[in-house]
Amino acid sequence: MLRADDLVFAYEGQAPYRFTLEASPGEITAISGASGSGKSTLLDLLAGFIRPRGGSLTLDGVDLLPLPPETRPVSLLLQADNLFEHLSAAENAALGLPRGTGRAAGRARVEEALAEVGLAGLGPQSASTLSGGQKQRVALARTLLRDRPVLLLDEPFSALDDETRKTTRELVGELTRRHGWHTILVSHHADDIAALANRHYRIVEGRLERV
Ligand SMILES: Nc1ncnc2c1ncn2[C@@H]1O[C@H](COP(=O)(O)OP(=O)(O)OP(=O)(O)O)[C@@H](O)[C@H]1O
Repeated sequence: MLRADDLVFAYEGQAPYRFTLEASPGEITAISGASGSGKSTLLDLLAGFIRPRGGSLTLDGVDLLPLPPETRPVSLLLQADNLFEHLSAAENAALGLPRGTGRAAGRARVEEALAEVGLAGLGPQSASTLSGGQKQRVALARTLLRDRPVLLLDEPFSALDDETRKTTRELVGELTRRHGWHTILVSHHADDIAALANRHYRIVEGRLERV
């Protein structure tokens, strides 16, 4: 279980946010809220890009707050621009491999991950030639290889057309269940939340309210 307990954060001169939430493994926890309500701020706190001035954040009882972003058990997927355009799909996915993975083993694991996200055989293709949906799938393959139990998604389907959006979100649901990820989905699309969320919080006046 991922637990944030009264995580307090304030930008200078602004009222503080106080975030309390629980996210279970294999489940999607949706976060909604008006523009400017603090959704990205919450993700930044969970990822470790900003530091709270109080409260706790634990995963299965382990304190995450001392960990810098690069060693937190957390992956982040944004709306777009998740890939290096000058690299191939396989090279982008391979960035998720643990350091020290041998070349042959790495290649096999990348192929496996690309197949799992429905992109078997697309490895050599340049990222710049992939569709928006394919790019998000490559980013998910990299997340698979990184194998971190918390996945933060910031409006990951917003740049996709309706059909691609449906299949991509189904994939996120499947991967979350299969790999036991604690997936936190920031979205202001009610249909994404209705289709995917096991739990839903809305940010109202700096606090998370269970919907
Ligand atoms: N670095 C910063 N310094 C000062 N204020 C900030 C900073 N970043 C964000 N804010 C302010 O904090 C509030 C919350 O911003 P945040 O980006 O978390 O909201 P959001 O819910 O993600 O918005 P949106 O849906 O528009 O992306 C806003 O009022 C924003 O202007």
